[in-house]
Amino acid sequence: MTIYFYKVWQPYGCFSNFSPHGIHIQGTYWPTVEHYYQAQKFVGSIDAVIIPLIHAAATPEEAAALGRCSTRQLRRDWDLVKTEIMREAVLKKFITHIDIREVLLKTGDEILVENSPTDSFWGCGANRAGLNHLGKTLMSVREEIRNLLSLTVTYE
Ligand SMILES: Nc1c(N[C@@H]2O[C@H](COP(=O)(O)O)[C@@H](O)[C@H]2O)[nH]c(=O)[nH]c1=O
Repeated sequence: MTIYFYKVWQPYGCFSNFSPHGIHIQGTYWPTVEHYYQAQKFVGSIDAVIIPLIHAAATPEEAAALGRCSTRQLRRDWDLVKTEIMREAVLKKFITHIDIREVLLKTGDEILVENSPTDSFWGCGANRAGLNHLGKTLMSVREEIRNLLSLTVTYE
């Protein structure tokens, strides 16, 4: 059965990038995956001054609003790198936090879908036919963690 998730307070809310699970990446702590993802949009761009503001945002909603500001210039390679950046952050999140890693692993081989009515790239969009890249990322991370855990057991 397909598992739909979206808002943090709904079922499987820990799969949302807005969930309060911090990550350390390259020596910096980010309060949520969303903070990290939004900040990466500006690495190397003339608007990189916004990165510390996104980092310090009080909520992921605020971080997203800063990152979505249409008058700022995104890094030129953003469309090429964004899915890999997201994957790195989501993998880090589920490696760091054991409780939600268990929730992810317990979904087995179910299809995971970000049920965003407004986003047909990361989510499935209003018609549920969108690309669902966040769901695909989570399924790929689930597989990678499963493989990592089976290696650990084998060599223990
Ligand atoms: N969960 C969730 C959202 N979805 C998230 O928004 C991000 C995409 O942002 P952008 O690339 O700037 O359009 C990505 O992390 C996606 O999972 N958006 C929201 O406004 N509220 C929410 O609760």
